[in-house]
Amino acid sequence: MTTASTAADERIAELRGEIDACDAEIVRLVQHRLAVSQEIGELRRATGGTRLSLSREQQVLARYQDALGPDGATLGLVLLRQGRGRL
Ligand SMILES: C=C(O[C@@H]1C=C(C(=O)O)C=C[C@H]1O)C(=O)O
Repeated sequence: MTTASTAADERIAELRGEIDACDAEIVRLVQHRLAVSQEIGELRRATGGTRLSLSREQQVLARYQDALGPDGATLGLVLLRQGRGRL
């Protein structure tokens, strides 16, 4: 193996460690988001409100789309779906 490829391999291993840390943080945030979303849903239901707020969902999706483009909107939809459970 050349010195250059050894250095590249070491850097890749280091960067993969960063990706692993990002993924762990993303999972933690998704779980936290779900718990918050469910608590809001319970509060709304307990006070006679609707289970979902479509206007709020549009705001959330627009934020993901603005920040990340079409894939952001897809990501936002996945997160919203996770909080909805069975409809
Ligand atoms: C969490 C809420 O309830 C639901 C879940 C949402 C979400 O996960 O972002 C958004 C709107 C609602 O359909 C809310 O109204 O904010």
